[in-house]
Amino acid sequence: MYRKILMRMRMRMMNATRKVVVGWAKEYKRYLSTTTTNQILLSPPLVSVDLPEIWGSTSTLYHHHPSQSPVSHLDEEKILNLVSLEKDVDGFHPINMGNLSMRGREPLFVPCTPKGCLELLLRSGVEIVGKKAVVIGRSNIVGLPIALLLQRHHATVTIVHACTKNPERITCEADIVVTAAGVPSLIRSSWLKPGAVVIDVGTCPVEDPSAEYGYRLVGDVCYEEALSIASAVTPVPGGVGPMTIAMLLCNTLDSAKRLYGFT
Ligand SMILES: NC(=O)C1=CN([C@@H]2O[C@H](COP(=O)(O)OP(=O)(O)OC[C@H]3O[C@@H](n4cnc5c(N)ncnc54)[C@H](OP(=O)(O)O)[C@@H]3O)[C@@H](O)[C@H]2O)C=CC1
Ligand SMILES: Nc1nc(=O)c2c([nH]1)NC[C@@H]1CN(c3ccc(C(=O)N[C@@H](CCC(=O)O)C(=O)O)cc3)C=[N+]21
Repeated sequence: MYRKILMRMRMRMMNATRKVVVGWAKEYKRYLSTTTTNQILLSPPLVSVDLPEIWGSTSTLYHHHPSQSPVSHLDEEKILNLVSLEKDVDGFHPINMGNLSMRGREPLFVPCTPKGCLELLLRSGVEIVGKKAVVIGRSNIVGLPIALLLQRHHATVTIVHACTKNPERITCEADIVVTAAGVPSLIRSSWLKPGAVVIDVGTCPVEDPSAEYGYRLVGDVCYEEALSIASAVTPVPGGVGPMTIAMLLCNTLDSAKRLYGFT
């Protein structure tokens, strides 16, 4: 019986993870190349389209509607509004974001990278309640939802962004630092309080002729420096990135379970 249910789930998940790729951002190819979903679920087909209108004709087929951000040449707001709320596995739909930000409301999906960061903190036994958290970056897909999530877990949250005066002084008071600025080596040891927990979301390609593809990925944090002062630091690569992919799978599974009544 259990095997039968698993088989049915798997068949449905194969449909569920078909992706409509709108545009071809360089980063997305990278994201897809690291998406284990495809390997686990027998390489579901990809459809590359340039017009959001396609959504109308395919929306009943797909149970997973990620729209790679940024959608450089298209109207991102229009696209996000077209994503069905129940299939918004990225959690970027304004209603899901709105529910994430409101007290007493529950979003259907929490954005994958922020959810992965929180999972890292919770599973590592990091106390969040009453702690000072600083989030560096305020983008819709990373900084803002991470700040909202940390606040939901009762941290006292400060958001630092490109216009913040003296960000170092603010960050060095934090028990938890989550950085998503996309600026290599922004966070030096002087930015950190001794014992702080540091989650590095930044993923920046820097030229490196000795690397296989001519570049390597680095985070926002000077890793070696941070290690000498922080109590925990996530590496790049091998930290938040793989957690994002795991959370995408998790949201997709939740979406399919909810749609087919497997609760
Ligand atoms: N590992 C993963 O799963 C993921 C990694 N990423 C990586 O995270 C990073 C951020 O991504 P994303 O949020 O999409 O990027 P955005 O460019 O949309 O946002 C960057 C944010 O950082 C702020 N910022 C930029 N420079 C500074 C600075 N010097 N000091 C303080 N704040 C600064 C910006 O401020 P302002 O708003 O004022 O401009 C902005 O809010 C990138 O490296 C990206 O590749 C992103 C998604 C997932
Ligand atoms: N709608 C939408 N959803 C996203 O989740 C989304 C997006 N748009 N736009 C771009 C960013 C970027 N992003 C990454 C996910 C995984 C890795 C990842 O797994 N990185 C590996 C590195 C892999 C390698 O070496 O190439 C690591 O950090 O270990 C990186 C980046 C998701 N994003």
